[in-house]
Parts: sequence; C-alpha cells; structure tokens
Amino acid sequence: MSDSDLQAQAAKKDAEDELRGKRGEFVLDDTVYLDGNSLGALPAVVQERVADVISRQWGKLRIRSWDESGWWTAPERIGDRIAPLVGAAPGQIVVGDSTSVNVFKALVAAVRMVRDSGEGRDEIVVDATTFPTDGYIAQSAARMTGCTLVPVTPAEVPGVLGPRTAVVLLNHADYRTGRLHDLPGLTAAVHDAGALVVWDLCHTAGALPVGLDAHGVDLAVGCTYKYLNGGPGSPAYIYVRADLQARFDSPLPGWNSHAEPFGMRPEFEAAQGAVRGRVGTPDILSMLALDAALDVWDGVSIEAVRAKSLALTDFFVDCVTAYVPEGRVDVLTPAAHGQRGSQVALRSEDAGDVMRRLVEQGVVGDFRAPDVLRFGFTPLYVGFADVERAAGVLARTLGEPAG
Ligand SMILES: Cc1ncc(COP(=O)(O)O)c(C=O)c1O
Ligand SMILES: Nc1c(O)cccc1C(=O)C[C@H](N)C(=O)O
Repeated sequence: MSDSDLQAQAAKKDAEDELRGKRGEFVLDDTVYLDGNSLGALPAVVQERVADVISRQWGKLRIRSWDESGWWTAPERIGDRIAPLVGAAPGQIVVGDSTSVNVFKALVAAVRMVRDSGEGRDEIVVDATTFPTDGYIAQSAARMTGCTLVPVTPAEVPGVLGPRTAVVLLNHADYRTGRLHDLPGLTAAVHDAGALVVWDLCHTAGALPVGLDAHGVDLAVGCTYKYLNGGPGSPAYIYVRADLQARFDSPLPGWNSHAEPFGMRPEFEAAQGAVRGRVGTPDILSMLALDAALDVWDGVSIEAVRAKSLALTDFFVDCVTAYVPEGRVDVLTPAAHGQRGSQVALRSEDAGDVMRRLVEQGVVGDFRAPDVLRFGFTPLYVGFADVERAAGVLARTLGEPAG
C-alpha cells in the first residue's frame, strides 16, 4: 500500500476515533510520543492542582491538610479511583511505595498466607522473562522465607505447578516483547494447584481491561507512571482481594498499616482492610499529582481504550510492513489480539543507534537491550496519523547508513 493510502486511512481513523478529544487534555507538542509505557505524558490538569497542593494545602493549611485536605486517606481514596480501571470493587487497592516494594509485600505476605493455612509449600515460581526488579525481589523473598525460586517462562508455568508451589509471580504483559499473558487461564491453573498468584500490572493497567475481581486474582501490584500518567516516580499500588485481607500479614508493617496509628503503641495491630498494605507516611505531592492525572479517565471506558489500542498497534504493524524493507526488522509482538499488550516491539541489530536517531527526529520510543525497538501506544493521546508518521520516519532511518 502507498504512503498516501495509509495517510488517508490514518485521517479516516482519526476522524472516527471516539477518544480523539482526550489528546487536548495532555501537554504535548509535535513529537510522536510512543513512550507512554515508560513515562506517560503530563495531563494538563496536574499543573494547577499540584500548584494548589503546594501553595494552599501545604503553604497555608500546613499540618491541618492531613485531615482537611484528605491527605491521610489519600492512599485508599486514590486506590478506589484506580480500582474500576483494573476491574476491582472498592476497598481492595492502596496506593503507595514503588512497584518493587509492593512486589515484596505481596510475595512475602502470600507465602505467609499459604504457610498459615498449614501447608508446607516451599516454592515461588517467577516469570523468567520478567522485568528485572521483580526477579531480584523474588530471589530475596525466596531466601527470606526459605523457599526455592523456580524461574520459568509464563507458558511453562502450568507444567511446574504442584504440591510444593506456594506463590506464582507473573507479569500481565512482557515489558520487552509486549506479549500479553493469559491472566484468567494462569490464575485458574495456579488456584487448581492450591497456590496463590501475584500479578504485576505495570504494562496493562490503563491500557486494557484486567478484570482482577472477575478472574479471582489474589494479589496484584502496578505502577502509575505509565498508562495512568501519574508522573515520574508516582506511587505504585497493591491490590489485596477482599477475602484475603484479614490474612494479609505484611512483611513491612508500619504505623500507617496499624489499626490505631496515632495510638503510638509499641505492639503492632494490623488495620482492617486494604489499609494493611500501607507502610509509612504517603508521598503526598506525587500522590496528589496522580490523583489529578486520574481525572482524564472521567467518562472513558477501558473497553474503548483497549479497542483503540488494538487498532493503533494493528495499524503500526501495517505501516511498518508497507514502509520498511522486508527482513530489516522482525516484529516480536504477537499478532493475535488476545496475546498483545499496548506496545509493538521490533527487533533490529542496530536498535540502539536507530532509536537514538528516531528520537532526534521527534519519534520517541525506547531501546531495550540488546536489540529491541519498543513503541508504546497510549490511546488517550496517540492518534493514527502519529502512527503513520512514526512508521515513515522509522523506515527512512532504517534505510540510511548508521550515523
Ligand atoms: C513490569 C515492571 N515491574 C516493575 C517495574 C519497576 O517498578 P518500580 O520502579 O516502580 O519499582 C517496571 C518498570 O519500571 C516494570 O515494567
Ligand atoms: N521507571 C522508569 C524510570 O524511573 C526511568 C526510566 C524508565 C522507567 C521504566 O518504567 C521502564 C519500564 N518499566 C520498562 O518497561 O522498561
């Protein structure tokens, strides 16, 4: 297909896009920003809201803001705003800490739950292709709990489950290839083996329906700076299914997870509910930036986001196939919709150099070592004309001598 055919298609798709008005709610320029799976763009509303938090809530109300501006309860209140986006009823998500820290809390608490029910299970199964931090934390959690770590690919998980399996830690989408893993099927398989599952939703929350409650997920964690646009280092979250909360024995019990934080008692008594997932003083500035960023979801259905995400990634692959000489890149992301997150990963030997030159030309994606060009598609602000332009710049760059 010719450039002009694909440009015409892009224009038609943009005109028909029910989410097209959302782009205006973000601070963007001429750059084709395909890196929302690393750091989401800035929602305009965040600027004035954070300015108010600083100047009025902190500057004028000072300590009174813990109550009067709702600072103290922000972790669970904002957790309840994220909940519908990941298919959770209220009261099961708290926001705070980093994803890495929440992986630790979830894994160790899950092993403790299994052990507390009297079972001598001693294996933690972990996705061998995981984003590294999850793997490092799982190794440490295994050492601390006396478990053996079993690293396998998600496809191999059903084959290693057994009477020794305590907990399985999985990524909903692979950060490198963009492959979407079968959350309902793997969750059911883990449960059939009598174990618990922890899902890392970093690359799917805000990009596609997750269905935590519907699929009976035990525990989940995720970051908020990618598709939820919370900003650099915005706090992560932890989901603890309602019926497991009474048994959630946090390995990081802090005064914020205490039943009576201001009782200042030496003995720890866990609070009821998801609040148990909290640890210490919440990072209010980042947290309230995230709170404001979540306003862009008003009136948006996650199903519409998913439909556009699939259309964007399909169209990107079509444009790459049409523009890039055959054999110059391999598409690593599965073609099947059921196996695709919201990114397209292309393999190219000179990926590092190619991405550097793309960024210079205003097409921003990620290079992931050793040879992956990674393009993330955030349906709230990426359009089809962006996709066509990115593929054109990519094709020209791949055709030029390395610089
Ligand atoms: C799947 C996954 N898990 C965890 C992380 C890291 O989490 P954090 O830096 O919030 O601890 C990332 C990205 O940074 C990620 O992609
Ligand atoms: N969290 C990041 C950061 O602080 C700096 C740069 C990138 C990131 C990322 O989120 C990387 C991302 N998780 C990935 O999938 O590669």
